[in-house]
Amino acid sequence: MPTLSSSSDYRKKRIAVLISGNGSNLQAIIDHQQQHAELYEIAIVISNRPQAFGLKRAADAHIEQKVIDHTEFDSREAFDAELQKLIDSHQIDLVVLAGFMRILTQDFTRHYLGRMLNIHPSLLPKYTGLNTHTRAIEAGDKEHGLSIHFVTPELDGGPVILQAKLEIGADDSADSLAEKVHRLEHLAYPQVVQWFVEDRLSLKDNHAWLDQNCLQTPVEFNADI
Ligand SMILES: Nc1nc2c(c(=O)[nH]1)N[C@@H](CN(C=O)c1ccc(C(=O)N[C@@H](CCC(=O)O)C(=O)O)cc1)CN2
Ligand SMILES: NCC(=O)N[C@@H]1O[C@H](COP(=O)([O-])[O-])[C@@H](O)[C@H]1O
Repeated sequence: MPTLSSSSDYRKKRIAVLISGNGSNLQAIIDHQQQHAELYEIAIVISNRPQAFGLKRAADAHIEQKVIDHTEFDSREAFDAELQKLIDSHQIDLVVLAGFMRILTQDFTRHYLGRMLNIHPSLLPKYTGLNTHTRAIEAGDKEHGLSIHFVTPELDGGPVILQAKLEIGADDSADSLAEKVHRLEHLAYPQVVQWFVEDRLSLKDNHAWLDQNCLQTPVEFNADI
């Protein structure tokens, strides 16, 4: 429980969860929040895809949900600007990317630097990007897993907070491996969210890292959306 200097100082943390698909990580966080309602609330769930099943998960949990469809915007910057406007209208303390499948612009990631998390299905820095399970199997790796990290302009390059590992079985397929990783994700992500809302997690010690990696080395993105 966070320490209180006075009862008026404490405000329950508010998080936004961004999704693009099934939302099983969102569900794990919903289930965790319902057991820790004194710590935080999920103020909004946002999807860039209208058909994301995670939207139903949010509705069933009586959480506000909204679609901002990236295909309706002329540029990545315009999409991100709309996303930021919606998030900032909800007094959000933490942005949680949970299977959110859009590369975010430099301005957007800098705006939320130190208060935006992502979960990635590999042992970073191995296999940034997509199709990580297939790549690990094809490389003949014996172990795989997940990484939870702060989001920075560099895709999947932010400071890693937690990693969880598992063995790749000889008969594992990309689907069976994804299932194993999902089970670990659903344990790990709520724990990291709890550390953040309890003020036990910050980028404060990484100023040098931030100066070197974020504020001086702009990362160019493919402007096509
Ligand atoms: N600037 C950053 N943006 C995002 C980060 C990040 O660390 N920095 N994390 C990703 C999450 N992610 C992997 O964990 C990821 C998501 C999406 C893509 C990608 O190639 N997206 C394509 C579209 C793919 C699709 O729509 O199916 C794209 O945006 O053009 C790579 C990695 C979230 N964003
Ligand atoms: N590059 C981002 C990425 O691949 N994220 C991965 O998408 C899945 C979303 O599942 P979910 O929608 O069931 O939470 C998760 O396995 C997550 O690690």
